Amino acid sequence: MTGWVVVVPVKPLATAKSRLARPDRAALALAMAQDAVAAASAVGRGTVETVMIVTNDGVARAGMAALSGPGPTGRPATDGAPATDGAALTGGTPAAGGRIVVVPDMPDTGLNAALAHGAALAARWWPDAGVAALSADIPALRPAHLRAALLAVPAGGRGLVADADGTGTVLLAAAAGTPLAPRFGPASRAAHIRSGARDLTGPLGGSVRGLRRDVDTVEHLWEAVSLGVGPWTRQVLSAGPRLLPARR
Ligand SMILES: Nc1nc2c(ncn2[C@@H]2O[C@H](COP(=O)(O)OP(=O)(O)OP(=O)(O)O)[C@@H](O)[C@H]2O)c(=O)[nH]1
Ligand SMILES: C=C(OP(=O)(O)O)C(=O)O
Repeated sequence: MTGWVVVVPVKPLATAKSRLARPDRAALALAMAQDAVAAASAVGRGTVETVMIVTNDGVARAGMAALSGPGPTGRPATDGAPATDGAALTGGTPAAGGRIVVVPDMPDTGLNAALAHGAALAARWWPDAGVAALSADIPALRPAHLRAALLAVPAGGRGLVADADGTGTVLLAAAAGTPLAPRFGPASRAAHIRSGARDLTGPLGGSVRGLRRDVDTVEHLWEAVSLGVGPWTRQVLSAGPRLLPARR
């Protein structure tokens, strides 16, 4: 397999998005992850071959399997997206033809360890593919954004896209055979640049705003809504209408 394996880490929902001051933050964390994964899986084979979710959360695992069915409102989960297989794995080898796979966060020691674990599995199972780490909290991601970013990664090297605030990282991608070497956390954009990754943010310009808008706070959430979030996030927001930003 060539193309990319996109690794999406999902923190246990009960403790996720602690800076998001809403009572439905766990539901939103899952819905945003579902929209991000649906968009990534819709990039198309040849570019994104597999989306691998790394999580120990059973509800998140079930939520990812739901992406292979109708969307939250009974419509297809992504506009014009190819069908997903929603294969859930417990270890061993990937299900044949699985486009979305879920693996346990075996190290269970934080984000970078979860990503390194996912990257190691991807390198073992699909040695000819590049590996890209993608944040789950980007509900306005469009397939075209991810496709453009992955196509910009230097051959034989690593590339990153910064978050909208400019200090963090939403995408770190390593060509086949190149270690991912994730350094997510505070000031991760600078840390990834220092470790040799090419900063793709400027060259991609304003064409990937949905990719860059990660959601940590309510303000970020409204920015994502103004860019256009996916159907799973829209549904959670519409279930709590009084929580919507009525006057903005
Ligand atoms: N599997 C796994 N994913 C993680 C872990 N920590 C963070 N993530 C994921 O990493 C991405 C970026 O994480 P953060 O923005 O720090 O998310 P968060 O920890 O839920 O948010 P805060 O509580 O506000 O720090 C999201 O996709 C998270 O779900 C972890 O320990 N394990
Ligand atoms: C972990 C990161 O995200 P956040 O700042 O949203 O926690 C990061 O950007 O490296």
